[in-house]
Amino acid sequence: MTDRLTLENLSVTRNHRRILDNIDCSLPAGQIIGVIGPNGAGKSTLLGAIAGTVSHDGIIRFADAPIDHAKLGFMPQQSQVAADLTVMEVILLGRHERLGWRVAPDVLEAAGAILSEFGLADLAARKIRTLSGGQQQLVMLAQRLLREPRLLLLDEATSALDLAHQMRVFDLLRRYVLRTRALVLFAIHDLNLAARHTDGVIMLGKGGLVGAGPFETVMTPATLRDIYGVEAEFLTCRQGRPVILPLSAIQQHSPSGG
Ligand SMILES: Nc1ncnc2c1ncn2[C@@H]1O[C@H](COP(=O)(O)OP(=O)(O)OP(=O)(O)O)[C@@H](O)[C@H]1O
Repeated sequence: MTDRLTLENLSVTRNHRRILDNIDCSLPAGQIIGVIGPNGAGKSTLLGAIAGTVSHDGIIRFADAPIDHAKLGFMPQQSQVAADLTVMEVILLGRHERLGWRVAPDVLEAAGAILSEFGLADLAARKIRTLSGGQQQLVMLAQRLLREPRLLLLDEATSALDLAHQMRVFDLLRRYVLRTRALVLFAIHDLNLAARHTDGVIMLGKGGLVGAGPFETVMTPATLRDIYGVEAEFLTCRQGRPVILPLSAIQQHSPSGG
C-alpha cells in the first residue's frame, strides 16, 4: 500500500494571526509535489508544521502515524552551516544517527556516491564556508538525501542554483522518488520549474489552500491573476507541459495580506 501524507484541519496561528486555516489534504508518496503561492502565503509555515518546527492545530500523519523524524528530511529556506566543517563532514551529518566512534564503510561509500551524483566530489575536503552560495545549497541538499528520507521537505532548495544545476537536482530527485517511492514536498517560486518537474502542486494563498492537483488544473490565467496579481500568457511546450510567460504585475495587488 502506498504511504500517504495526511493533513486534517491543519491550522497555524502566529502573533494572534491565522497563517494557515483548516487545511485538509492527502498526498500519496512516490511523487514530487510543488508547494506554490506568493510571498507570505504560508509555504514555509506549512513545511515547518509538517517538520515539527512550527506549532500547529490539527492532524499531520505520514504512513498512518505521527511524523517519524528518523524518516524525515527537512531543508528550511535558510540552510547554512555556521560551523567550520568540510563538505564531507557536513554530508556525513546527514547520517548522524549512525555515526559512532568510527564512520562505517557503507556510510562513507554512500556519502562518496552522493557527492559524485551532485558533482561535488572535488570539493569534499573544502571548508563549507569557502564555497559559493549555490555550492553550499547543493551540499545541504546532498546531506538531506543521504538520510534516505521517506518524506523530504524542501523549501526553495534550488533558489541559488543555475539552470543546469536546477535541472540536475530535479533529475536526481526524480530518480530518488522512483527508487524509494518517497514523497517530496518542494516549496518553489519558479512556476515553470514547478510545471516541468512536479507531479502535482498545492497552492496556498491568504492562509488557505487555493487548489491541489496537477499544475495545469490548479494554475490557470485566472488563479495567476487572483492569487499572484500577474497577467501572463500561458503557452504549451513541445513536451506538452505548460509554460508561463509573465506580462505585467497588477498594481495594488495584495494576495496574501502581508
Ligand atoms: N516567526 C514568525 N512569527 C510571526 N509571523 C510569522 C513568522 N514567520 C512567518 N510569519 C508570517 O507568516 C506568514 C507566512 O509566512 P511564510 O514564511 O510561511 O510564507 P511563505 O509562503 O513561505 O513566503 P515566502 O515565499 O516569502 O518565503 C507571513 O505573513 C509571515 O509574515
